[in-house]
Amino acid sequence: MKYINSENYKHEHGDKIGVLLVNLGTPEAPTKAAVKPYLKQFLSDPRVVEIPRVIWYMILNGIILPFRSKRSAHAYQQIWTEQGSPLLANTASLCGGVVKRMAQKHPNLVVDFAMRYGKPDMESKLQSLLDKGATKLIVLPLYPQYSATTTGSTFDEIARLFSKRRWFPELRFVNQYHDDPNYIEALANKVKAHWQQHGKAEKLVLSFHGIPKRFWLNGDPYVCQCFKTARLLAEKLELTKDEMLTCFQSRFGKAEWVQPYLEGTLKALPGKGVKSVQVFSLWFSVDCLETLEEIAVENKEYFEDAGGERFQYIPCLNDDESHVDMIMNVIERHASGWDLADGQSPEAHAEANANLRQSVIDKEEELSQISSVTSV
Ligand SMILES: C=CC1=C(C)c2cc3[nH]c(cc4nc(cc5[nH]c(cc1n2)c(C)c5CCC(=O)O)C(CCC(=O)O)=C4C)c(C)c3C=C
Ligand SMILES: [Fe+2]
Ligand SMILES: [Fe+2]
Repeated sequence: MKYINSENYKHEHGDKIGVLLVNLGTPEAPTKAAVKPYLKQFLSDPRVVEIPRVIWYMILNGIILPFRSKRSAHAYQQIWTEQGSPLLANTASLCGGVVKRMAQKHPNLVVDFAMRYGKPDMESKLQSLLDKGATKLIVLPLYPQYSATTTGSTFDEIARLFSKRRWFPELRFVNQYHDDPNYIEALANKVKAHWQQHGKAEKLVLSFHGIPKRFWLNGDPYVCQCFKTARLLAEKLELTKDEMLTCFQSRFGKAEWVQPYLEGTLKALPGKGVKSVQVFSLWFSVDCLETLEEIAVENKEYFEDAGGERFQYIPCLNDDESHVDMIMNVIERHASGWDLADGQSPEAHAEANANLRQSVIDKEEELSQISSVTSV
């Protein structure tokens, strides 16, 4: 069979709005055996690595996976929690906040989350939203800045999943929210709350996940959107140019990535007389390996080893109320023109249709009686 059919298909269907929050994904355990398939799926994505497939698969399987899986597993062990991977636990908690608030405000919306790589996967969560009666779908990748490597890849997967189905829901896809005033406000609140507790450092270092420089030069808007987010935040916080820096982290492989690198910057700052920094990881919705281990452990060490005296990490927005508010607002905006308040369950819809059918039958009988009377 070519297409996935709708099982127990009924013409009467619900008209719920499904919302799928999509995040990157993470391994199921902090072990080499669990990290390897995760890295394999992630790094096999042609949106993430653009090297010709045959050459890349030889490098990936022969060199990267055996070595990187071990190294990454060790890094994951440093940050693993009782709830599992921080990325998964924090995403679940953020989604829980949205679900709770949506249930009170817009009962016609059904919200869930999925991961682009690993579990819970997008296919099963899409099916689950359809089973709940969603005929419209908002996909919200949890990346404020668009990149082909992240947002683009999420779209590819949605398109692949839809291409397998006979009937797919009406789609709205959130491309980015890097300059959304509510996002900037939430970021500013986070920094201000940190300052209230700890005071200011000499520099606020805004850190973004990097991408290969070639992707930027080939038209990926990610870097421009990062700089715009940084500028809007600096304006909101009334920071001067001397008080902040924008850097890119998490370089992977030998090619040049977008600069300045966070690592090099933190190693150089103490030599230039800067002894205290606050590093804010504003590129991602929730804390994960790349913030909790790479910034808060690894990069802290680089700074202190180079003579830095005070290193503070400002966490991601995670499940902060202002983050939930912001996500709710993005969803409401993208649901514009759709019925947010008054959707029917599949059962109510079926009953309404049955009533309608009965009234049509009644009408037909009435008409046939009239016509038999008039024809007499
Ligand atoms: C070529 C490789 C990579 C590109 C391009 C890339 C872009 C990119 N990644 C994120 C967000 C995250 N990446 C995370 C982990 C991670 N990223 C890469 C490689 C590339 N990322 C690897 C190999 C890994 C795995 C960990 C490691 O071995 O270092 C994570 C954290 C996942 C977790 O489980 O916590 C996030 C989040 C963005 C936003 C991005 C482009 C803009
Ligand atoms: Fe990393
Ligand atoms: Fe990454």
